[in-house]
Amino acid sequence: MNKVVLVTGANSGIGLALCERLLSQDTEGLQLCLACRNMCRAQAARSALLTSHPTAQVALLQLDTSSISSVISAAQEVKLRYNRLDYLYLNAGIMPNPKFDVQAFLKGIFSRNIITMFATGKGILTQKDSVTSDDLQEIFATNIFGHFLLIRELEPILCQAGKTSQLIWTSSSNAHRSAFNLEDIQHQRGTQPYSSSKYASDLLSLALNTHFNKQGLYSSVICPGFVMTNLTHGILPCFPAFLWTLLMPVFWLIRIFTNTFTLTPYNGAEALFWLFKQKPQSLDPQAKYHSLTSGLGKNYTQPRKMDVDLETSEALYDKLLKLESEVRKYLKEKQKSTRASSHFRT
Ligand SMILES: NC(=O)C1=CN([C@@H]2O[C@H](COP(=O)(O)OP(=O)(O)OC[C@H]3O[C@@H](n4cnc5c(N)ncnc54)[C@H](OP(=O)(O)O)[C@@H]3O)[C@@H](O)[C@H]2O)C=CC1
Ligand SMILES: CC(C)CCC[C@@H](C)[C@H]1CC[C@H]2C3=C(CC[C@]12C)[C@@]1(C)CCC(=O)[C@@H](C)[C@@H]1CC3
Repeated sequence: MNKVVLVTGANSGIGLALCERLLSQDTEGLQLCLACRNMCRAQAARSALLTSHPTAQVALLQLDTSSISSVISAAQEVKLRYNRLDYLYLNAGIMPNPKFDVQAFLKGIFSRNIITMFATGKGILTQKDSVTSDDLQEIFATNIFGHFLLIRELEPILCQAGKTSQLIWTSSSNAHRSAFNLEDIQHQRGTQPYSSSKYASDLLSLALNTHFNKQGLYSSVICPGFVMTNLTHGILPCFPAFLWTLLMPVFWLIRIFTNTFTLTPYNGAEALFWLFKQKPQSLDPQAKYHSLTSGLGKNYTQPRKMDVDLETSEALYDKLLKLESEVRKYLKEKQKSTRASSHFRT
């Protein structure tokens, strides 16, 4: 039986690089499913993968993680198509309207925190969030809640007797406890919704291990390092892509001091790929697995303890369950009112 691997946000950047790496090591034994919101870009990604691996099994799935109805119908589709799911990569993510604090950056360059600043982006980035049509904060809905709902919907094929499955989150070293507030899990009030959402994924992964390990489901988080992708290009919108390319020699130099400058999607996908090859029982639920690249360009994966605790992870898990049940109620009412309005129209 071929293993089924589903990757969210697989049409570009780190997600697409992971798919390429998975197929390079095993073209025949995998059923790869690219879950993307934009089907045109998804088709282009599939064609690129099939060009280098013509015999691979690569399917597409329409999924917008920021939309509740999209997540629910995508999960139904997955359950119809496959009777197993071995790896679920929760990779889709956004950092919209980023604001780069030039003053803090310049101050950071001449401080003792320079390496931390380059490795985590701490203190130099804020974002302006918006609200989805389901009335959720967009970054929270896309990066966390849509994925949580997807896992809940896919439970029957993720937790099967006699086998293990893995959840693998693309988190970030930009995840900070200080950006997260249990009383405001959607980060409606702060200016660091991205950091908050990534810290929430670290907590949620821990809670998922507590609740699902007995049923053979294991969860891990990774940080890809600093990678040149659409997401990072958006940080300095006044900078065209070619200027980022021109800066590459500077970034290679910085890499000598911090191995977190992985820079290419291939390098950034290192920890995602490494986890694919591990026995899930051997992994540390409190560790974040970092993709790292040495000054000489050698890739490796290193676990580092996360700043998370069981009590907060449980509290977040309970809040997500509560939000899930509210959201399901809201969805039912929305469906009822749509049915009623179409009834009056006929
Ligand atoms: N680049 C970096 O330095 C770092 C990235 N990360 C994380 O890595 C992950 C991948 O990002 P990266 O490859 O860098 O950036 P990209 O923008 O290249 O990839 C993000 C992917 O997520 C998809 N996506 C965004 N919103 C949704 C949505 N609502 N529903 C479904 N798919 C969606 C995008 O699709 P579309 O093409 O339609 O926009 C795209 O395929 C993210 O979670 C990011 O936070 C973490 C640390 C560092
Ligand atoms: C133009 C200048 C010469 C260089 C500017 C550098 C900054 C734009 C980057 C330095 C460290 C980078 C970084 C991120 C974004 C871009 C920088 C701030 C992230 C915050 C991107 C998203 C993540 O999840 C983090 C892991 C990245 C950490 C480093």
